[in-house]
Order: sequence, then C-alpha cells, then structure tokens
Amino acid sequence: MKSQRLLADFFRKTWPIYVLSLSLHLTSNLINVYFPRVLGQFTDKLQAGELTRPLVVDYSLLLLAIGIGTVLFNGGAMYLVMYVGRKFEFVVRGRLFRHFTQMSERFYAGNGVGKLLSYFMNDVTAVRESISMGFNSTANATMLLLAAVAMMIVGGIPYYLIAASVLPLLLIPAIVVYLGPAIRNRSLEVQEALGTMTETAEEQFGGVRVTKKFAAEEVMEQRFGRTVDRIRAKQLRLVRVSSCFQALVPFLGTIALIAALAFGGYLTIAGTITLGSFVALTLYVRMLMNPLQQIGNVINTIQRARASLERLNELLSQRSDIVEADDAQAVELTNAAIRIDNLTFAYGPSSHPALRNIHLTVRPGQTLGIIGRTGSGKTTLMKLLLRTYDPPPGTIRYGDADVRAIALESLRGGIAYVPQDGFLFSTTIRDNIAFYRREEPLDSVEAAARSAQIYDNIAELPDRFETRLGERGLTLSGGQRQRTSLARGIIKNAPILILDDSVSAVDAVTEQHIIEEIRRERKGRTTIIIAHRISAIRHADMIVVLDGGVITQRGTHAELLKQGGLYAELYAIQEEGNSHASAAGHS
Ligand SMILES: Nc1ncnc2c1ncn2[C@@H]1O[C@H](COP(=O)(O)OP(=O)(O)OP(=O)(O)O)[C@@H](O)[C@H]1O
Repeated sequence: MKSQRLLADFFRKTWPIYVLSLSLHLTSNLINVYFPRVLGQFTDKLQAGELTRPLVVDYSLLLLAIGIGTVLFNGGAMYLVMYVGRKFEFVVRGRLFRHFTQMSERFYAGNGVGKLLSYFMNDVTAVRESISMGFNSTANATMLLLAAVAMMIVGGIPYYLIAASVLPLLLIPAIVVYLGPAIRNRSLEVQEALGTMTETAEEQFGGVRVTKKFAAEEVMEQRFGRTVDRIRAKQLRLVRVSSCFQALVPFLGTIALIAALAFGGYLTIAGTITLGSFVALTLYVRMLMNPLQQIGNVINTIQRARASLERLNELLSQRSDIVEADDAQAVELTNAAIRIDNLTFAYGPSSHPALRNIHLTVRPGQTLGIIGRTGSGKTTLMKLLLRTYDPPPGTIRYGDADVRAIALESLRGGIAYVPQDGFLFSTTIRDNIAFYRREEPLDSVEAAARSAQIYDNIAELPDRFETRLGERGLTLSGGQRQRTSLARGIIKNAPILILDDSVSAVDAVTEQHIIEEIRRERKGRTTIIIAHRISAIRHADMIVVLDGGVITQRGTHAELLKQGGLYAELYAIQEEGNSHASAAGHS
C-alpha cells in the first residue's frame, strides 16, 4: 500500500529492535500476571487458616520481586522503542529536508513555508508517537491479555468463566474497525487545517512590520481568528467520534468486570472455584482494563498518524518538474554564447505567456542590458536561463548545448545570479558573502565587499565581517542588504554574472560606483544587467527593451536613443528627474 512506504523503509532496518522490545513486553507481562495468582493463593491460605507470619513475609517479598521484575522489563521494552522513535524523527526530517532541496521553484511557489513546516513538525511527530508510544501500549496490552488468559487457564479458572469475563473486552477491535475510518478522515482534515494555520501564522509573523505600519492589527487578528475557528470546527468533529470511541472502551471494561463479579461470584458460592480463584479473576479483569483503555487512545493516535503518514508519503512521492537528463553534460560557460531562439513561455497552461517569441544572442564576453516596465518578463527570462523553470526544448542554448541537456550543477555553478531581494541568512556577514564557497579567505570576501560598495558599512559594524545578522538579515538596511547580496554574486567570480535589478535600492552615486567596478572587473566576461534606471545599463554592448513579454527594441544606448520609443521616453523622464534634482541641489 502506497501509504506504508516511509514506515516500511524504517521497519526494514529497525525490526530487530521491535522484536526485542516485544519479547521484553512479553517477559514483563508474564511476570506481572503472577501478581493476581499469588494474591489468589494468599487468599486461599488465609481462608484455610494456614497463613503464618513467615508466610506473609514470603508472599510480600514475592510480590515485591514480581513488581521489580515487571518494571525492569517493561522499562527496557519501552526505552528501546522510544529510542528508535526519536531516530525515526531524525531520519525522516533529514529525508524531508533532502527532498525539499531537490524540489523546484514551482513547488515552492505552490506550497507556503508554513505548510512545509507543518509536515516537518506536526506530521512527523504524529507518526513518531504512534510507532513509539502507540507500539508500546499496544504491545503491552496484547501481551498482558495473552499472559493473563494463559495464567487464568493454568490457575484452573474454567474456560467458560474466562470467556465470559474477557469477551466484552475483545469487542474493542470491532469498534476500531467501525469508527477508525471516520477518525482517520477527520484527523486528515485537522492536520490540513493545522498546516494552513502554520502557514498563516508564518506569513503574519513575517509581515508583522507591514501590519503595524498600516495599523492593521485588527484586520489581521480577524483573519487569523477565522483560520483558528476553522480548525476548531474540524477538531470538534474529530473530538465527537474519538470521545465516543474513548468512552465505549472503558464501558466494555466495566461490563467485563460485572460479568466476572456476577458469574465468578455465583461459581464461588456454588463451590466450583475457590475464593482465591475468584479474587485472581477479578484482579485480572481489573488489570486488563487500563491497558485496554489506553488502546483506545492509541487507536486514535494511530489513526491520526496514518493521516499524517499519507501526507508525508504523498509529499515524498512528488517529483521536481526540473529533472536533469540522464545524459546531462557539464558545459564550460566561459566561451559559450547564450542563444535564445523563438522562446515563448507561460507559467501555467491557462496563464498568459510571460515571454513571447524571444530571439536573442549574447556573445561570450558581452554585456547585455535589459530594461522594461515592471511585469514585462525580465526576471522570467533569467529564471529560464538558470533553468529554475523549464523553457521549451531547443529555445535556450549555451554554446551548442540545450539548457535542458546541461548538468544542473555545471549550469548554476557557472552563473552568478544576484536577485533584487537577495536573502541573507542568520549567520555572519562573511558567511553570507562567501555563501558559495565557505573556505574563501577573508581577503577575497573584503575585496568583493569593496566592489559592491558595502565594505565601509561592514567595517563600522561591531564585529566587522564576523557580525551575525539577525533574522533575515534585519540588522542591515534594504540597500545594505542588496549590496551584501551583490558581493555574494561578485565573489563567485562566475563565467556569467546576472544582476537582476540588484542595485535598485542604492542611491544613484553608489550605483555608478558599483557599475564602474563591475565593468572593470567583468571586462571580457559575459554580464547581464537588468535595471529600471538607464544609468545602470547605458554602457552595455547591447540593450534590449522588454514590453509585455516581447522584445520591442534592441541596440546600443546611442542607437536606442535615435530610435525613439519606450527607451528614449524613459531616458527623457529620468534625465528630467536628474536635472530637477541637481537644480534643487544648486538652489
Ligand atoms: N511564479 C509565477 N507564477 C505565475 N506567474 C508569474 C510567476 N512569476 C511571475 N509571473 C508573471 O509573469 C509576468 C512577468 O513577471 P517577471 O517577474 O518576469 O517581470 P519583471 O519584468 O521581472 O518585473 P519587475 O521589474 O517588477 O521585477 C508577470 O505578469 C508576473 O505576474
């Protein structure tokens, strides 16, 4: 069955531990069931007037030995399974993490961080609980039942009396079969709702600064309240069946005890069994009640875990849409021209194409500038160059190799991509810059920071390059973050550098310094610069203007100015802005 794979893999490795634990549970219960028997014998001796003081001491010591034996074996059995349960958590979380790292951007666009966290936390824990705590309770109750029945037979209690007292308890599995599916389905709904709640919470914590600046706390609270309400409704649905189940189990225990008392009492009066046997019988039934009642909880846990396991297996069976070809080749990008032929691309079957009929060649060593209105497809084109989304076959080539035939590591290792909102990790600035190669010496890290015009800012920080960034790099301003991320791209020193609006958050003067630095360092190496400001791309060997997913203009800065159109329009607006600014500066 599909939903058993994750566990099957786990049990294939750990089954000896489970077998050992099961035998310890059996041993512990075999010892434990002597307790009623010894008490029964004690009662018979008492009734016959044969009890002496030394005998009382002997019986007490015997009961003590039984207690200690039971506890030791039971403890060992539980420890083993709890131990492997924790191991399961560790192994599965590692496997999930590996799986997540293999998934493509499309997967992350469709699954929020909160949902993924919920898999990581709630689902893994639910499964772990059932294979550790759940196993222990089930094994303990089953072994106790078997051992108790065996001991009652050995102790001479008639079969029909045993059957009458124990049979009500055996109705428990029947209820499980009857109510189990309902519990499982409702648990699945609860788990999914919990996933949505984690997702919402993650988003709200992430956006708390925006919420506060807009004084929108109340709106957000209401929105979160609705999510919580939905969970409550689903949890209540679950609670209704599971409490019905949990209440039925002890009720069956009570019926079993009444049967033992009534029928056993009658047989004792009739002299068919001794008083000792009667005492032992009632103790056995009482002894079985708690573990069997616990099974009620366990079954709930197991049903919940099955729902979680299904979610986990379903997740693990999803494959990335970006798959490396079996015969994928490593390609040296240094002397490779980038050729884009008749590229049309849409994110989904029903969405509008984000790019249409793109024809473009970037010769090795050239600098390409891309400009265009927001949403015109600039970033999409870069995603396709990096193959974070798959372009149609034959539309993007590096040298002669189709991008889809290139080994992913070779492709992405050969391109340094600097996005607009470079994510910084909660570690030192040095680690953030030398992200691609942690062993990079401090000198190179400093040089990259200088090129990105962030060195002076870092030098002022308390621990300079060893300063740890707070969550998401919040100790830096937007522009500083962007430049740190730029330094990360520069230090990679890759054959192709892509700056995707990477200097948008810095002032015009700093931008000029950065661009000059990049032009000097990247001389003779392929560089693509996407920008909204013409000043960032005017020196490029070729500039293309994207509009609505189509290349509407191409040429050098001078050629494009002559052509008129959007480029000249943007230039005029930006120049006018600049002259206003400098006039204001002079006045
Ligand atoms: N993951 C996605 N799924 C679906 N549509 C997307 C996705 N990413 C971008 N789009 C759409 O594709 C179009 C082009 O977006 P793209 O990010 O390439 O624009 P851009 O030119 O880089 O814009 P900007 O200058 O604002 O960064 C937009 O209409 C956008 O809504």
